Amino acid sequence: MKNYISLADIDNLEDLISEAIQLKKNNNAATLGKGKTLGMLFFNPSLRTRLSTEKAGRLLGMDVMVMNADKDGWALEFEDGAVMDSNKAEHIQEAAGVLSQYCDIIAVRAFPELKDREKDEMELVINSFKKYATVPVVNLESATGHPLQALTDAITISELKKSKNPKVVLTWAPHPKALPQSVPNSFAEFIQKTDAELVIANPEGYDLNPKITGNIKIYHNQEEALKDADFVYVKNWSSYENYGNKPDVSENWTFNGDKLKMTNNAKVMHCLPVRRNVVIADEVLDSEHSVVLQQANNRTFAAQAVLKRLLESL
Ligand SMILES: NCCC[C@H](NC(=O)CCC(=O)O)C(=O)O
Ligand SMILES: NC(=O)OP(=O)(O)O
Repeated sequence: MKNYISLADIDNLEDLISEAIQLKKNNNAATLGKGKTLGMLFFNPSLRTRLSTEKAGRLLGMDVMVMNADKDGWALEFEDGAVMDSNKAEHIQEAAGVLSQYCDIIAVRAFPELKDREKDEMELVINSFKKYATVPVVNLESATGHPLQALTDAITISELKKSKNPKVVLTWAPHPKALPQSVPNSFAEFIQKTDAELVIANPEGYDLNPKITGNIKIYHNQEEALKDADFVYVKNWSSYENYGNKPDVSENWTFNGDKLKMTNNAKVMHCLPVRRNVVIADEVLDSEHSVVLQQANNRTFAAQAVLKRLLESL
């Protein structure tokens, strides 16, 4: 594996899932990462991604450096040929070149601005790191994807499924803020690659990028979609069509106990952080149906499997 920026960087998803499950069962102190440094740059907040990826690096014997790049670093210019006479002090060309000398793997989190769809879809931050770094680059959630989360979610479904082809429902839920489409995008991409039967439920106006959802059945009626669900993945996202906005929704899409009753005794998933009683009701999060903590735990092993593959191909 040369980079971990999107699903396209994975040769065989099933093998990577198995590797992560194996690492979870038998986590012997590894020497593969000894003398190697992982550098992580965060342009946005994080709890799980930051700590689970750091833990994964350490479990592989790596040294880990973390920087809140938005607060502590120089403001970066990403445009080639820019005349840098305003507030941006450093060009990505130097920044990535310097970091490549300090680090053997560079990992970056950079959310979308949700203002200009074309600009977000260019993935300027992560792609500029890829362009100018001379070491592998890992996506810790970018403008359009969160592939470490999606790998984790595929691992969790693989651990918990009771049949070969479980029904998985990705459902939209309300949120006070306009959030990225990164998590549902990657979830849809990854789960489509597995044996699960994936459907999506979201209000009108909230359909995800059709290039990503492809042939997945999209319901605008949540109750209809939830029928026979073995897994329900709850997540808010802002509109793709009316880009970055939050068109009004009249029905109640909060995932609560009544909605849970419509499923096949489903396991309930969320990437976290979750707004209790807005996205998912307490009665669901506090029930045995919720697997959100198991998901968060699996972040470590997903990251470890990915870092291991990258170290192996250095
Ligand atoms: N990394 C997991 C989710 C990150 C982000 N959520 C958030 O920003 C929630 C913030 C809040 O609830 O205020 C998202 O949806 O992509
Ligand atoms: N799920 C997830 O990526 O969490 P953080 O935003 O806390 O890293």
